[in-house]
Amino acid sequence: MQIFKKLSWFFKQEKKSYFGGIFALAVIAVLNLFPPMITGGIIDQIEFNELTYETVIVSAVVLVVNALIMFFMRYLWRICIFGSAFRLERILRFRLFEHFTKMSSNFFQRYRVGDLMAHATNDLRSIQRLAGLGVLQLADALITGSSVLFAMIVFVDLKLTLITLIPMPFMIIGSQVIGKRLHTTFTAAQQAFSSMNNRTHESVSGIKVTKTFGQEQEEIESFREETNDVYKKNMRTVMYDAAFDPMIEIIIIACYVLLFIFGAGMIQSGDVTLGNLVAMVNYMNMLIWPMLAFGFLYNNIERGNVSYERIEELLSIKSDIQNIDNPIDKVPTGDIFFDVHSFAYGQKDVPVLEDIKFELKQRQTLGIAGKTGSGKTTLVKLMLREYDHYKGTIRFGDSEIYKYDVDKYHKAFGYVPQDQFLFSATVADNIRFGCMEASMDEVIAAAKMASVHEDIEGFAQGYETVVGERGVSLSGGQKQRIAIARALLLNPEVLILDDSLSAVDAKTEERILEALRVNRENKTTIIVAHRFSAIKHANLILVLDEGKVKERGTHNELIKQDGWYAYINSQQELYQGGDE
Ligand SMILES: Nc1ncnc2c1ncn2[C@@H]1O[C@H](COP(=O)(O)OP(=O)(O)OP(=O)(O)O)[C@@H](O)[C@H]1O
Repeated sequence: MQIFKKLSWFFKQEKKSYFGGIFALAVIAVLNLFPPMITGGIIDQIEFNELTYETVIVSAVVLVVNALIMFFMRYLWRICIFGSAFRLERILRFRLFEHFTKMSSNFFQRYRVGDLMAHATNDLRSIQRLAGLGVLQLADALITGSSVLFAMIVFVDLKLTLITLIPMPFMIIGSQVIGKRLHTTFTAAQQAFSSMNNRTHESVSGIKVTKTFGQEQEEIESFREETNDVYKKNMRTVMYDAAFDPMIEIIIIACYVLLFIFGAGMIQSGDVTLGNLVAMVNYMNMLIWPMLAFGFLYNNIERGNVSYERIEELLSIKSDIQNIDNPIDKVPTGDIFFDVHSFAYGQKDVPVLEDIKFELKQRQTLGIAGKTGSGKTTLVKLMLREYDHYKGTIRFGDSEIYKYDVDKYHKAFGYVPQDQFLFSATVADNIRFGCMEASMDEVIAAAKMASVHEDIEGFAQGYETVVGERGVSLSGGQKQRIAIARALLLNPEVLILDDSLSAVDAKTEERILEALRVNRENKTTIIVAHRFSAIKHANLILVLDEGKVKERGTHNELIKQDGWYAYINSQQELYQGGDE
């Protein structure tokens, strides 16, 4: 029952709706008592030859009116109680989504997409069932149960009622025992479902890789294992689930046995009439639903509890990147000073960046080169404030970066990551993603700067062509350039291209770089590149190696140093020369 306490904030919010629903249930419970009472009365009148025509008519009218009122009340409680439950699901789903959007990279590394999807579907459904069906079962079990009990005692006989209900305490004990087991098995089943969901997501997203590597059979096998695991854990839940109904049925049968044995004796001794016994049988029938509801309620409470705990755990996680008290509420601008002594992703991990120090004046371009895994993207991520736990100082303009309001800080950047993502939307909307109010002229200007305008004009519906998973397939170079156009449209203080020109040919790259030089004269640019032609004109080039600066200087200075940069550059020039 703890879960009802945890959800009390919602019940308070929806008290009118729940009161309306429970009121309707109470009216139904009371009206339900009349038919057995009336039929019991008619049977006694038949037995004693007292039945009149008028009594039959009046009884029939009362029964019909009774049924009509119950019809409207049943309609009312459904709208009220189930309506509230759906509203709870909507509120929690929205909270979850809002929470996800605030989380930092660490969070998404810890929780996989399939897992998060499982929370947003299965868990929310269990909570919704609790707030709808669960409340109905609780209210019904209590209202109908107690009103039927009241009728048994008042309209029939106290002694017979008490004897008939002797098996009841066993139902409470049984429900508790099964409920506890259900909690454990349902938790395991939900976790297995999360894991399988994740597997499905990864398998479908990576289906092209699977096919090209001929790994379909292996994928099918490992998916079979996941589904078997979910199946086994669900079956364990069903095992306990399924025990509820038979347990309650056995108890109901035990009640009937006691009713008939003792009822027959009491008729013979004249303590109750035959009509009383028939009414009692009817009331017992009416008790079946509240008793079952009680069992279902336990079941729903356990499932809702597990799911609510899982959702609460997610919602309680705080983003690693938090605003300080009274953050600087402006978009930073000016020079960048970067002085990181060390940074490691995890507390126990070895540092991936060490002693990186440089200054980048406003309007300058920084080039970052280095072998793969040398820390280039990590450096960019620190600048973007994806991680705050580095040792050292990073300043932007007149302040350290952690002092800025997170949202305002991010507005200073246009970032094109290595693995750009295009949404299932039109090309135009993909480009204006960071600035939805941008005009079509601005979108086209950005596309021209990114040298992708002509490609887009060649698509069947031009800028209105839908791209992404459900749209046309674009080449790697086209995707990169659309992503660059998206960042350029923002005209950001700092543009970061993280190996974003790798899939475009040398001439297109040159055109894009030239457009950047002309259009971003007053702004700062950071280019991470494996192909040095992209950073040749930078004011400063850092060459990273295993997280440290190995070489630094302008292109010409680095060539003169005759180190790794000069060697790779000569290889690249040789390759490009041979290419032409
Ligand atoms: N989220 C992460 N958690 C833990 N380690 C990470 C994470 N991201 C990167 N690393 C590690 O940090 C090191 C630097 O990675 P980084 O992506 O910065 O290299 P890079 O120079 O950009 O490589 P590439 O040129 O291949 O993109 C690598 O050893 C990598 O395995």
